[in-house]
Amino acid sequence: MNLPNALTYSHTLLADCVYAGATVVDATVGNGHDTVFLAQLVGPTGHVIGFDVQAAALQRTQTQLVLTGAADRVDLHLTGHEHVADYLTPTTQIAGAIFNLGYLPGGDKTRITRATTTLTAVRALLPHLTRGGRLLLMVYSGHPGGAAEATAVHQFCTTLPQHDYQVLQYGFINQIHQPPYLLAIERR
Ligand SMILES: C[S@@+](CC[C@H](N)C(=O)[O-])C[C@H]1O[C@@H](n2cnc3c(N)ncnc32)[C@H](O)[C@@H]1O
Repeated sequence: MNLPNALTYSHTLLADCVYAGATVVDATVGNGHDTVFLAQLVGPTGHVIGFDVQAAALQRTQTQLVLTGAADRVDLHLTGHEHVADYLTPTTQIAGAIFNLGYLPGGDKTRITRATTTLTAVRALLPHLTRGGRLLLMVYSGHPGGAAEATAVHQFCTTLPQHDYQVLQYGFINQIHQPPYLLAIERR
């Protein structure tokens, strides 16, 4: 069997830590692939909180959620993930969160995620992770603006205290294009 690519591996890592009834965050809903996957993991008693700045993305995702019978446990917000703290209470426990950085495939390539807002959201979410909970970042560096964001996110992750978090980097390193790679932050 071939090694899984970073996106496939992100779902494996989420499936390991997200349990039925959990609360999770999809910070970049896009076309909804991660949202639908998370909604299936948390089941009918769980809660998925999703963010995107593009209404068309949320509409497409809502359609997928209805088709898969999982819309009841998902709240989609048309706002930036940098506002995630407004949607959590001090006691909210999050088992998993995913950021799929970059631009919406098939959409407006100028509506990209950016280091400042991405890191605002990551900082807001980390204290809410359960022990063993994971915050995953799919990092793309090949598009304009991508390298700067990748550098900032990587730098931030290297400064996280080892006592509280462990951080994994996963991705192929011998491909001719710049494939996305995964940064996985786990609360200890
Ligand atoms: C790579 S796509 C996400 C793909 C998605 N996970 C999927 O399964 O299709 C990145 C998304 O981030 C969104 N985005 C950009 N800036 C954002 C922000 N500040 N907050 C939330 N979403 C943002 C874009 O609109 C785009 O839909």
